[in-house]
Amino acid sequence: MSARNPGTKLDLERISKVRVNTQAVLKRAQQIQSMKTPKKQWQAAWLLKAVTCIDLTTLAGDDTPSNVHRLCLKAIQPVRYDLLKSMDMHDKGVTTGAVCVYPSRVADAVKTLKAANSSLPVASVATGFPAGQTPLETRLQEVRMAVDDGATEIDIVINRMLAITGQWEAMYDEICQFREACGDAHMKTILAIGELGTFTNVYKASLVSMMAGSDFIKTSTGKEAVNATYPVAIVMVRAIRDYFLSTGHKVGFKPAGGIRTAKESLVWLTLIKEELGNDWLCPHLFRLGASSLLADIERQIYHHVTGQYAAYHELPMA
Ligand SMILES: O=C[C@H](O)COP(=O)(O)O
Repeated sequence: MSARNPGTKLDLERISKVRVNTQAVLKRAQQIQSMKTPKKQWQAAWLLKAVTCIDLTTLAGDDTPSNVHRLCLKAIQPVRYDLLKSMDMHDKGVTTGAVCVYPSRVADAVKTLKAANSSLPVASVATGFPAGQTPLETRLQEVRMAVDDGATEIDIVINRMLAITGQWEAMYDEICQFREACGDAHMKTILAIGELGTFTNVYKASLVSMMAGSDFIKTSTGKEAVNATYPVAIVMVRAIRDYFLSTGHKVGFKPAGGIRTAKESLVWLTLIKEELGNDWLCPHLFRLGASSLLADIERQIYHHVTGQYAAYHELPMA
């Protein structure tokens, strides 16, 4: 992870002046989607880059120690060894960016990774994920427990009620408290953009989250009706860029929810490169939150190496 974002004082005047031009955002998102993505070996290299940025996620009611165990092993060796060897990448330490689980499963993930001698970070969702509708003390306690169990990244959800009703000061105060509860763990703040109503609200929520010390801002929980979309990403990364220009602090970006295909991962990398530049194209500042993207990426890499498409059983996924 990159240097912590210390945050700033809440600048309500700046927040009140925010206006987002919807048509311009939609046009830019369309442009990004129609850009040519790399082909052949360059595409394979981009796909491996995408792999290193994945927060390999399982957030299901039926998660158990054994499926978390498998997820961790997949995160450590995300692409089949023989495929990496064909690309001369077998000794380059290709892993996903992190694994992401519910707080109750953090200890299971830490145990597996420790046994495998891996330093891969464990991220935990917290603060009443996905709705955030539990008392503040409960949400804070959840953060502390995940950290105590060994999570080094905490994905908090914002209180959407506060954002929708424009209570930015109260939202800032809550996020500052979450940041304190995280201690040394990096904090990713989930905006749940599908529930914020307008692009202007998304930009305001992004700015307030960064002012409160978020190390990353993240689009969605994956549980809302609308999750990671390119237009909303344009709004969020512009907020990241503006925050960087005014403070010098680089905040990371994590689109999450519904990202399933290798092709989409290439568009996401293009968006980051075009809007934030190469500095952000690394796991310290960019993550893809996804539960089933890796399978398709590995399939495309298999095709690149062998010229054939693999059956799904040939590429075991956690
Ligand atoms: O934070 C990650 C998301 O919950 C994953 O969503 P997904 O299952 O749609 O990939």
